[in-house]
Amino acid sequence: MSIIFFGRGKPGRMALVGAGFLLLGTTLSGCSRSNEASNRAPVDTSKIAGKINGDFIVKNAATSEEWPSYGLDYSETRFSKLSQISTDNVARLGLAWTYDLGSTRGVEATPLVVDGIMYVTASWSVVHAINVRTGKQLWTFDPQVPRSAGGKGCCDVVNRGVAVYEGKVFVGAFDGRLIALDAASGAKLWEEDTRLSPDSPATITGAPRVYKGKVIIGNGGAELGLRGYITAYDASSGKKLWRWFTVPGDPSKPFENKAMEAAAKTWDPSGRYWEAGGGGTVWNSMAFDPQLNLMYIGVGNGAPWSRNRRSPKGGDNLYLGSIVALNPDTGEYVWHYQETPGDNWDYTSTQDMILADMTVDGAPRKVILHAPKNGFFFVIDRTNGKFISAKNFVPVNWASGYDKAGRPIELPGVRSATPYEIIPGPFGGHNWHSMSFNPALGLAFIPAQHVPLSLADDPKWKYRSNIPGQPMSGIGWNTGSLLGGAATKAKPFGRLIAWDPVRQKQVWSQEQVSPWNGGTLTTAGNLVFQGTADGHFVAYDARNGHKMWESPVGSGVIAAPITYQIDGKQYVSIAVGWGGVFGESQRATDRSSPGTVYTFVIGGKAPLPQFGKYEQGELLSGVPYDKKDVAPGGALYVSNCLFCHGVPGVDKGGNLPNLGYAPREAIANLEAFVFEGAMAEQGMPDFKGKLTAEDVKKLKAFIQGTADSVRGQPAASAKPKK
Ligand SMILES: O=C(O)c1cc(C(=O)O)c2c(n1)C(=O)C(=O)c1cc(C(=O)O)[nH]c1-2
Ligand SMILES: [Ca+2]
Repeated sequence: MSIIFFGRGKPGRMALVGAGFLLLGTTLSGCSRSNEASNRAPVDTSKIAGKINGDFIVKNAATSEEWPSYGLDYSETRFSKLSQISTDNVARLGLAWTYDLGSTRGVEATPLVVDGIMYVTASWSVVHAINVRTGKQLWTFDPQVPRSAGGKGCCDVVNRGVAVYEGKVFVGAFDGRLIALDAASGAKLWEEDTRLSPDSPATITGAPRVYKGKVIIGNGGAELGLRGYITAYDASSGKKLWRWFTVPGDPSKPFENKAMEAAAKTWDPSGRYWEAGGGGTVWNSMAFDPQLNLMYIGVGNGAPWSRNRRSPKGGDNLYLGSIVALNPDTGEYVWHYQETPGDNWDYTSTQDMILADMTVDGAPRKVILHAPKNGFFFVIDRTNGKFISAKNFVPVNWASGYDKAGRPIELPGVRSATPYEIIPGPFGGHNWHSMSFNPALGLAFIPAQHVPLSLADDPKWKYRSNIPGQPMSGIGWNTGSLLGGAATKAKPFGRLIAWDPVRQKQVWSQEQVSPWNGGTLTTAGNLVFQGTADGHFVAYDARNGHKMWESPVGSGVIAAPITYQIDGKQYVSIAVGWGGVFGESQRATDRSSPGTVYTFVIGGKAPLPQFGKYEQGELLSGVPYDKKDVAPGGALYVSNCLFCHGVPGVDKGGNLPNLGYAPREAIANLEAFVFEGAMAEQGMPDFKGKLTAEDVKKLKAFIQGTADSVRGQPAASAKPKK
């Protein structure tokens, strides 16, 4: 895989928004399949999900019969007590049914299953309710997210799933709306805009949680200049109950609360951090301890990424890169622990948190287990936020470890204007792909990875400066960092790691074909389930990592599997659909199918659906260009196209096409895509008023020129030398 290219621009990590595959030559066969009316099945809907409340979620944790909330239980363990499927019989696992989600972008949802109905989301926040006994559709709800919202997300038009509570289903739409649906019919009950203003860069990709009758949701958008916050709404009426900002706003205005006043002391106002939002979005993780009456949130990275730009005199920049405990009744701050002081590398702490009770140094402790992007595994006391231990679970080069007080010992040179290889890179040693924790074995299962990338602080950055060469600045990104200016030495990897949090030690690991593998599920049957980037769904022996079973699926997998029991039978389901920030421009399998839910059962005999095949076009040729336009075209490409489309002719294309393999007519007529474009309905931004016809001419030159230089060399050396 190639993430980096050199020479002509300042390239970088692959991400973002929409564009079209069909017109651009990479055909995705089979994507027009959809759920027909005949697919629907009658169900007694009178009592669906009415019983789901806090007591039920706590009680269900003792049996794991249903899967009523995102991480299975309030502790988000993803440890199922079901053991009918075990290491003894998992080899006989077979397909029960598949269900076509009718989507072509990333599918990140953890499905919920209650009362025999599965609630799962596809890309563009579309909700599907499926009768689990038959695999047939009960209803769907499409929030009709305007496709122009695609350009506001950093990382594909994804959704990680719904919450269910007292007969309602809650979904966060990508455009920032929080929507309540009737669980039986899918009818909309209420809708609230979680954004502070219509021009806000806030999106929603995460799954809401419901604690004590409150639907709680954060937003994505730090890359585009958001000030992070989290909001609670009344589950029955949608009334806003509280909102907690994660970073301080303009210090000339009154602070919202004491926590903001304290945080402001750790920011340097000479950087006018509030103008670029400051960041700290709560775009993924939450957990809840009903006994302590504390909820925990994982807080994201800085906006801009570069601390030198955001807070020039330094400072920890609270509460970036932190776990924060809040009172769920009021949204009041209780404590915080900062994992990455003064974040500089997109090191979010938004990775899933798991609450566990364990004996550490002979004493029982109530802890949070956490493996954030920064590559260290944390054990934190969840009663008071005190640091217990941290140890790196992947190679890291930004800190040598943590001192006794829980502060990282930062290494020199990791905040400089000279490009340096940062490990982990901004994709993280672990991203949002859910970790699970098996308390019976005392092991956490981490979908770990490395995606090589170099960073450099960008002294020329200003808020919303759209400058060629500044990554994605053409559509509003504000990293303050330049990417890819130095050769990277570390190899990319994907690795499933079994980690002992008490000893802070790896117990076993499995190497995978590529980074960007799915979340994990572990069970009392001594199993770990995980989907892989190369399109397999796999079961391992949780004790030693031996592969026990696998099935091919229609594309790479990024979401996490679930398990549940109905009519006395245990099922395992997984929502499959390649994408997310890495999967927009990269791939590890040629299989490419629409989003599909797969459900497995012992002795299942259903045939696998026909898989689609991603057809790579020919390397682009014959688009006329002027050589002198290639270099300026490269800088424009970096600031407008790179994170979605990857490096032309070098990357392979993910759920969005690589332009170096597009048909000649498409690139020759690039204007038709860039301005009020042919792919607008797929979510591609409109560059009218942002790029000129002359700019597009340069982009064509860069795309064709790069394809030509790739053709001149064997594939492996397509990465230019320094
Ligand atoms: O800072 C943010 O607001 C924010 C939001 C999101 C998101 O909402 O998906 C991601 C990230 N950051 C991010 O850094 C990241 O690596 C990432 C990966 C993904 C994904 O869905 O594949 N989302 C996000
Ligand atoms: Ca981010």
